[in-house]
Amino acid sequence: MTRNQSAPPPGTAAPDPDHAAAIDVAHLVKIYKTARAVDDVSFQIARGSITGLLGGNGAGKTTTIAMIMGLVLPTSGRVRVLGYAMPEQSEDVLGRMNFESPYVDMPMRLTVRQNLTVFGKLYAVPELRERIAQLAEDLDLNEFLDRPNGKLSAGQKTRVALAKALINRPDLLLLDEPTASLDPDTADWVRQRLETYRQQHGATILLASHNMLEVERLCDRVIIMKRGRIEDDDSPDNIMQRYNRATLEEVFLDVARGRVQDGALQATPLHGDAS
Ligand SMILES: Nc1ncnc2c1ncn2[C@@H]1O[C@H](COP(=O)(O)OP(=O)(O)OP(=O)(O)O)[C@@H](O)[C@H]1O
Repeated sequence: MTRNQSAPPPGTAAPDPDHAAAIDVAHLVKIYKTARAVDDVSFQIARGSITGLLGGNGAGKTTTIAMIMGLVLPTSGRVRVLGYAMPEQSEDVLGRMNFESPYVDMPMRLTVRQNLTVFGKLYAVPELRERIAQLAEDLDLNEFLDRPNGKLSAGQKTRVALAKALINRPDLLLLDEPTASLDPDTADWVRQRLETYRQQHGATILLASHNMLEVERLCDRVIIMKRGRIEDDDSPDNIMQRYNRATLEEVFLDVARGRVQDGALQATPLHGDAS
């Protein structure tokens, strides 16, 4: 541990940043008043992997991601990111993470360049001007770099949000529906950029998504949540095989409609059945 790092909380092992899992979540619970948004969730995410967090509306995906980021305090359980306890040691690790969601707007009156400059300074990015120029080139932002964020199309805003998420070259990228409301071409373009970033930087990506084709294409592993709990956790291929389905979309419908009974995974018709 270097001099500037914060001490681990009592009862927590010293961080092992070189060997720890990118994310290590154990018995995580979040109760809002009486609702159990996340209910005893445990998983580890290996470095360099892309994992999809799936589940219907209200399954607990965003709450789980918010706890991993240290933005929401767990009711119980623990979170470690790159070996550091969250949120106690967040100052040691926040600079190595970043987040993107189309539902979180950046300041509308600032231009794209100004926004990226503000976020770059927050992350103390070295040679920030050059970093912004590089991202503008990579993500095709030059045409609107000096336009206010509020005057961009949804697809352009998404590209800017991706630039913001990559500004600090994060080792861990948390994405909440990164391609929601994008046209298929722009969504595909965003996915390609994410894959390239993972390959070039060895980064770890955890993404919540409702787009099953996206998850099949991008993810090495899928964690399916339902009512705050983990319903399944495996590679997309293994999950499809186990549910006897040809696509993750069909698996998703099986899970959502409760077709999995006592481990007996029988393929049932998806259309026109009342099960
Ligand atoms: N701030 C909050 N206060 C009270 N309840 C909340 C809060 N945030 C989320 N919830 C509840 O917690 C549960 C899980 O919500 P969460 O947003 O984590 O689900 P999700 O899987 O991300 O859903 P979606 O796919 O709709 O975004 C839901 O029942 C939701 O109503």
